[in-house]
Amino acid sequence: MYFSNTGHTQAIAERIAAATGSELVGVQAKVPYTPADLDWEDQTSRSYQEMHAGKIRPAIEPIDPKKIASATTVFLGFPLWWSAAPRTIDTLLDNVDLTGKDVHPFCTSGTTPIADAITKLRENYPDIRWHTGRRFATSLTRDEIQDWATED
Ligand SMILES: Cc1cc2nc3c(=O)[nH]c(=O)nc-3n(C[C@H](O)[C@H](O)[C@H](O)COP(=O)(O)O)c2cc1C
Repeated sequence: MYFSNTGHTQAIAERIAAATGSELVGVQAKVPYTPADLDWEDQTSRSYQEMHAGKIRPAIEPIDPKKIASATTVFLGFPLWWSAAPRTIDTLLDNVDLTGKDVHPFCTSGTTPIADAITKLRENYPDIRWHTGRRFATSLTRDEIQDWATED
């Protein structure tokens, strides 16, 4: 499962799905993010406002619960926004029950590592069996994916 606006995380998610034989499920915001929404230098932009306010949960398109119910392992991908998972991921985790499932978080980012984002996800969603996450470069190979997907 992945959230992606400019295609980086989607490209990695597609490779993870192919390497692990997983179904690909995209998380779509009900109101898509425009380039202006994604301007991190503009403190009035939608992304800035969402990430710097309190408990904001942007609406997402519904996800068929049947797609998730039978899964025991979920690879959950997102871009880092201000070192964190975007709020759409919180909306997803509030609406789709991943309790007891093995969830492998992954991200893409300019430079920031994933650690702080995972710390927050673990704090906010303690019933999920979080595995070691990973930040991926877009040059990722199939062997690297398979090593990560099976290592813990
Ligand atoms: C609003 C916003 C905030 C971002 N914040 C960070 C950040 O804190 N650290 C970082 O390394 N990259 C940051 N980036 C870069 C994205 O994480 C990076 O471009 C990512 O690969 C985008 O993924 P996508 O193409 O799947 O949407 C930010 C990008 C946006 C749009």
